[in-house]
Amino acid sequence: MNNRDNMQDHKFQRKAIQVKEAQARVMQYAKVLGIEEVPLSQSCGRYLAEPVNAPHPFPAFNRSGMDGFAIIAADTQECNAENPVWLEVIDNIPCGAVPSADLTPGTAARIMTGAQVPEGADAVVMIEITESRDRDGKTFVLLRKPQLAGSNITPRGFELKEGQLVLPAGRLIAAGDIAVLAAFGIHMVKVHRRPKIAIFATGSELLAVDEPLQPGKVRNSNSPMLEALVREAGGEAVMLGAIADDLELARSKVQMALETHDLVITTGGVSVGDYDIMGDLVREKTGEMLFNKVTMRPGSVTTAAVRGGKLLLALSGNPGACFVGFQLFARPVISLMLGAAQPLLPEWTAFMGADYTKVNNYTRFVRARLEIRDGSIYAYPAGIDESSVMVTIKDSDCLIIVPPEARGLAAGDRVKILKLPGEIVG
Ligand SMILES: Nc1nc2c(c(=O)[nH]1)N[C@H]1C(S)=C(S)[C@@H](COP(=O)(O)OP(=O)(O)OC[C@H]3O[C@@H](n4cnc5c(N)ncnc54)[C@H](O)[C@@H]3O)O[C@H]1N2
Ligand code: MOO
Ligand SMILES: [Mg+2]
Repeated sequence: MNNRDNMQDHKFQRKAIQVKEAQARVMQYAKVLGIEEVPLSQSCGRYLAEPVNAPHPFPAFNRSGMDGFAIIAADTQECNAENPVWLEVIDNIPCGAVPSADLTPGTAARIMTGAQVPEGADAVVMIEITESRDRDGKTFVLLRKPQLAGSNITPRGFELKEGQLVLPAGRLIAAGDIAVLAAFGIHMVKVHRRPKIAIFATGSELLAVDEPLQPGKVRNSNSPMLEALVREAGGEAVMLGAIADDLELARSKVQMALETHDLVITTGGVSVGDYDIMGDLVREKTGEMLFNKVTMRPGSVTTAAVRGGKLLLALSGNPGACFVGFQLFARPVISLMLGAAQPLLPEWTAFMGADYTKVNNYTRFVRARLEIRDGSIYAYPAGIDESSVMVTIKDSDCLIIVPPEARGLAAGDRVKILKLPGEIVG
């Protein structure tokens, strides 16, 4: 047996590992990145690096919920339509002002929505159900209905008590979180640095997106897709183009990319073909290969290696396999680097919307579309979910997990799905 045959044998003998095990192996090398402070306006979509505890109660004072009069409810208990209670108006409190006097029985304060309720008051009555009278140089407010204590007042600390945990570390900052941060005066937000992720494709058949189509060639659709996926996951994509199927070239490109980035993602050349150079590259003894076969479809040839403590994720060139490989392995790695509390895609239970007859000895991650009907979630497999198919990626908002033992699935069967980020495509 000559040397080339030896190498070939080695190439074909791959030890397939389970998806969960493969995920655990890559996630072990996903270290959370350092903390940076960003202005509040830039923090949406980032992951909070430190928990936020309420620095003061919210609201910070007893707040009026209506434009009207702050009163003492007990003063109104005897009044009725014929016998109104007369309360002397001793203060006028616009929003943003501080009351100048405490209420005592028989008094009231004119107050606007959002203003601080004076001490002594325990209710606010809407302006519309009051009457005003001036007498002896004093102003009175008349009420003809008993009022309940507590009405139209939001007590101090109603929403949050001082010191209460509001936002845990690892939370993806969204609009509601921004409101909380703003309310507490947190104008610079501590988040984890975004990972810089190098992306390049291998394949002598690849054309750049702006090139005219040529015989036997295809446009490189995986790189732009990966760029979008990296951004969606919160990483900073660094596009390193495409290289021909040349081992030397790939070696130096990977080396360079690993030196200056937090993670390197490649697509193509991981199977057993003559030009599958990424597969050859990770078998070289310059680093540790984490796996080069996973018991899943698509993406069974997804490969991962570590060099100098950094991860190289070599995804399949087949577009469907590249997409699924990213979702299962690259996304959790990026999420962990960002300090996300939940790095894995959420797993839901759904009903099959249609039959799925294909069976496999590997777990299948079937691209599918979700529909919510009568409070139940239905997953409809995409027309063609083969590894090589590109066009159904856009029609998918989840991946149905079809276990290897499933002898086909029927409409109505309960299945586990992985919810993909973003809206339901409908
Ligand atoms: N003899 C065997 N052949 C194959 C096996 C096997 O076990 N034995 N596995 C098959 C499976 S499964 C898959 S998946 C593919 C994996 O292929 P590679 O990851 O090595 O990818 P390539 O060979 O580079 O390309 C495959 C396919 O995808 C197209 N491609 C590649 N890169 C891009 C890109 N950036 N944008 C768009 N399209 C791309 C490429 O033109 C090919 O058509 O191997 C099977 N073969
Ligand atoms: O490895 Mo392929 O993507 O399983 O079909
Ligand atoms: Mg190949």
